[in-house]
Amino acid sequence: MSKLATSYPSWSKLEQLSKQKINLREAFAKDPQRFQRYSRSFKGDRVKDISLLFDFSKNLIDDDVLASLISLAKEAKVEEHRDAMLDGKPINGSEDRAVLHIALRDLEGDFKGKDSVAGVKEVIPELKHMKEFSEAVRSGSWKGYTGKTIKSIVNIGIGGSDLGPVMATQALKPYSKRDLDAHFVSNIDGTHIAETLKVCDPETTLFIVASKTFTTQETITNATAARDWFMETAKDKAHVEKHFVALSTNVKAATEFGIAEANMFKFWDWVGGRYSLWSAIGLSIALVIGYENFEEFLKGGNEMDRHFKNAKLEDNLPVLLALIAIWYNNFHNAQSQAILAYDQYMNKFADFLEQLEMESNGKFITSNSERVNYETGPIIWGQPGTNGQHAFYQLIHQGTKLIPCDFLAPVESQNPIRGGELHDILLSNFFAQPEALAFGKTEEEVKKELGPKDAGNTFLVKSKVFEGNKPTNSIMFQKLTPGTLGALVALYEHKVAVQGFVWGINSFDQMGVELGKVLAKKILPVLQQADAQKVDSEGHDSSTSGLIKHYLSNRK
Ligand SMILES: O=P(O)(O)OC[C@H]1O[C@](O)(CO)[C@@H](O)[C@@H]1O
Repeated sequence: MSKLATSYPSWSKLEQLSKQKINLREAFAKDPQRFQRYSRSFKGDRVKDISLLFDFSKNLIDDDVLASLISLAKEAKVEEHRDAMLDGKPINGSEDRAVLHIALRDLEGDFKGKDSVAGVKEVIPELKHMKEFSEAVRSGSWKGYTGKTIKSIVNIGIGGSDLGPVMATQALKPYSKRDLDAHFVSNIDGTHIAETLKVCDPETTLFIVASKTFTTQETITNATAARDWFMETAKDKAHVEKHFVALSTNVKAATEFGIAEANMFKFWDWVGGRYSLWSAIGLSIALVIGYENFEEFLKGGNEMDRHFKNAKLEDNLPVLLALIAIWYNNFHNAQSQAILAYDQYMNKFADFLEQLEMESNGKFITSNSERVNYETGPIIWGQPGTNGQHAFYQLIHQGTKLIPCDFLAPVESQNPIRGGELHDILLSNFFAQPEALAFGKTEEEVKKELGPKDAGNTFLVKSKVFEGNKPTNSIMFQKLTPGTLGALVALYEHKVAVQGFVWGINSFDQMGVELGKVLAKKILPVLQQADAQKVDSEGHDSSTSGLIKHYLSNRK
């Protein structure tokens, strides 16, 4: 049973330690080995192109802090929770489910404990189905109803059934089939599907209806709109099977929608939505980058799984990433964390991590049904570098909030424009920003830089001071290959799990999304009946009633 994290002895120790200010300038000056001491490298042993360097030396930590964070993980039984997860124990207690996204990428059978869980044995046959289908579409042997090759795919899904595929297809664009256009429709705002259909041809478009539950209102409504649009041209219902496939755990609902069983790609209830890009939900990824590359992505995730399982806590990347974030979240009042990827292909990485981290760890109830008396998941946000530098870095450097940042960058660019000059410029920024954040600029340095003419201008001098001591992690990877992306995604997935274990919460349900959905379902009939009189009898507060009435009386 999980305990309140505040009950662990190391929690109190960390509270004490947080009162001693660690100064990064002094810490680096005192210890020439600080980088060596606080960085780790990680190499794939099967996927050879994976090579990560994780530098956490620019954090407000010392050996005492690190040792106490590791003790906290031990007291919270992180290793036991991890093993229970990898063994397929039903650690998602509120839904009584196992949490086994690792099974989707365990192609060589490294994790035996999970094998008795229902569905696990179907993973490989389902991958075979994805392989055959994606190869048929990519090779052109899969034809639309008029005998034409598929030129566009449209993934219709939302949340985890959208964000993972969007992020991964963007990230792995260099591996993509450029003559196959990939579109993603998620929002129930009709604009999203309308603008997508404008650039599609019903004869050459394949719709992928991606929904774990197959009950999600946005997805089913958008899929129905897509089918109506298709039928306007195709006329005959029999043609649907050449143009619509389903990715779901709910075979019954997908059948009711009109999708033939042969066109269904299944997964299981132990795959959480935000962890589902490794499952059939990844079909759009396989279609875009090819099945072999998709498999490399899975293997990359598995490399990180084995590291997570086997590396000791002090060297365990997901554990370190999680504990460092806990240090700021719980002992330095940091409310948010920025994800800053210096790789344009990772421009959706922060969006993806938003759901991964916030839907997983935005909880106030422990697995023991107690209300937490500490902060849980931070707000995750970010933009790719260098764009963010010209937008919000001002606040990170000189604002009043502490925002720990993860900087990520590849050693090798996929596009070495001007002989690599642009990449060098990009990376010079990737190195410079954490340096500036850590070491800042003192008043004396500012005065010296300004020279005697302006050094007396107090406002100017003070405006130019950077207090520094802002913590960052830097993660360098060799190149954004499918394997590397797999390892990075799994790194963050396990980071989230470790944090949940320490905070004693269930990172694998998402009850907090339900209430809004239920209320919207109650309001919708009122909008459809356009009965402004009825609004008052619905029991809404005056604000909600007022807004609904305003809509009803002003819409055209
Ligand atoms: O795949 P589904 O069942 O359509 O769900 C989509 C998303 O909706 C949620 O259940 C809640 O928003 C997410 O967890 C999930 O990724």
